[in-house]
Amino acid sequence: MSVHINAEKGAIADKILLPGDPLRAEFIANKYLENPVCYNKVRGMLGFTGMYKGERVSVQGTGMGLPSLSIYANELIREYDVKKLIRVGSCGSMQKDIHVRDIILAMSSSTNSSMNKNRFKGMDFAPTADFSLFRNALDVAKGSNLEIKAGNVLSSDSFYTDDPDEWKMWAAFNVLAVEMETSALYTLAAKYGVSALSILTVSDSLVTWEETSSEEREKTFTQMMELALDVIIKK
Ligand SMILES: O=P(O)(O)O[C@H]1O[C@H](CO)[C@@H](O)[C@H]1O
Ligand SMILES: O=c1cc[nH]c(=O)[nH]1
Repeated sequence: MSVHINAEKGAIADKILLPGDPLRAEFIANKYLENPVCYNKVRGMLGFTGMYKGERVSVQGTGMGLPSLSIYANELIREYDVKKLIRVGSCGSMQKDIHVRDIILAMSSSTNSSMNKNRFKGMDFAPTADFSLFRNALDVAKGSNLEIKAGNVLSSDSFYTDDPDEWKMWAAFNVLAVEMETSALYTLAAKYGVSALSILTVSDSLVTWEETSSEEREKTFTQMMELALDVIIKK
């Protein structure tokens, strides 16, 4: 048991999918896992373990933002020996050629968060995807004829910003999209020597203002979910 996850040791697989939304975790478990067992309900942050194509896989909600993701990633890695973590998140596109429902692999993450500024005493660390997971994602996507984008994403501390044009500064440097967790996930994976990748579906566009509903963000990003499941079990 850890402070935020009341699962027994061994109840969580060493491969895990991490949506921010705990109801997306429940949806993934019920739709894709055989015999899913709910191992966590603390704070409503649902976690499940089951079988996917013969492999034991877990899926755990992380909540929103770097601090919340960091709590779950720390406990999953340090207390439950999780080795492969794939975030399955939503994001807002910053580029006109990246559309709602496109899938993005986050190769790296920029951030406006102070977490790594504090950790690295004001110096810059470059949070980066695990190469094997990234390569496996490219292979699986190619095998399924799934078109994906890849590049730098912004992990923001704020969903609502005071300056409505702030994103344009990042967009001008070819940052593809904004979300709120990847920088922390990649940093903790590097620290603990485990593998992490963020796969994101574009839920809305900062360019066109097109957007999806909360229910669509919970239940309809199935291409991303299937890609992540096939990547996490790939040898
Ligand atoms: O859909 P999830 O995985 O929660 O990801 C995105 O959605 C939330 C904001 O609506 C933030 O957590 C952001 O990173
Ligand atoms: O953090 C996020 C997630 C989805 N869409 C956004 O605009 N921001």
